[in-house]
Amino acid sequence: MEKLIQRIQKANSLLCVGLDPVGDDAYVARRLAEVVDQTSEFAAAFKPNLAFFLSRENGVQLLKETVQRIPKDIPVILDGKFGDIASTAEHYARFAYDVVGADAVTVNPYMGDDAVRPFVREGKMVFVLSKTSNKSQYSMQNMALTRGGSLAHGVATVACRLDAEIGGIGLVVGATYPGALADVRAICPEQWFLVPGVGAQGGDLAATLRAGLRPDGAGLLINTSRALWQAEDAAATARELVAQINELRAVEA
Ligand SMILES: O=c1ccn([C@@H]2O[C@H](COP(=O)(O)O)[C@@H](O)[C@H]2O)c(=O)[nH]1
Repeated sequence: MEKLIQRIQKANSLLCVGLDPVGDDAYVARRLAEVVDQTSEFAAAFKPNLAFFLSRENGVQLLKETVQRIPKDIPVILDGKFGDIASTAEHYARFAYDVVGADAVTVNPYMGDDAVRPFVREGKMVFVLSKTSNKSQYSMQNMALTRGGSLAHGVATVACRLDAEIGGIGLVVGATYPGALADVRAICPEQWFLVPGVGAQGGDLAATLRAGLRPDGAGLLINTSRALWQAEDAAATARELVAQINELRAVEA
């Protein structure tokens, strides 16, 4: 969390650069290096998505090399959406932190808090999926709880309770449902949200910031992946996004 806050202040950015590499091996190696080098100046964090690396023959090695290329003061969130019983989750945590060198992970909390706790370590952060950006999340995450609210709300309640107990817990909340983002912010007023869905998924940046920014103008990491991977000029696209975000932050403050 400290590393994240320092980086956000230094870069004056809430942009999380997503790394979802596609293409043949030679292209991917070259493009990953380009995107990392060109966007580092603007990045509050990087988010490599594990699936895009594991689908390649040399995926783990490529992921490690990519993480090593990222400047050390920029947090790396490994988007693995891990979720298993504690004894297994412990191995995922070792992979993410000790093998890959990530600073944070995403975790699917469906199996309960023992799926989350093994990822909590000094200096590391865990982003728990609460309200995801995809359309069909509705069928699960909008389920009504007997005590009131939806499953997504229940997860948010548990996540911020866990954060109060052990620290280092943030939430994943998509940019595609700003109303739902506002609801989760009402439940978790202080926590950090990792927010995917701006760019290729069409999330509305202004509505997202309005719904999710904390009064201090922070608390959100706005992720975009394909929009940067496919950009002709990744640096210009990242610079422009940061400028837009900061303009809206100034309005909301
Ligand atoms: O709710 C979620 C959780 C994770 N993701 C991931 O974020 C990126 C989004 O990529 P774009 O190209 O910017 O759409 C990708 O890695 C997803 O797996 C998400 O989209 N929604």
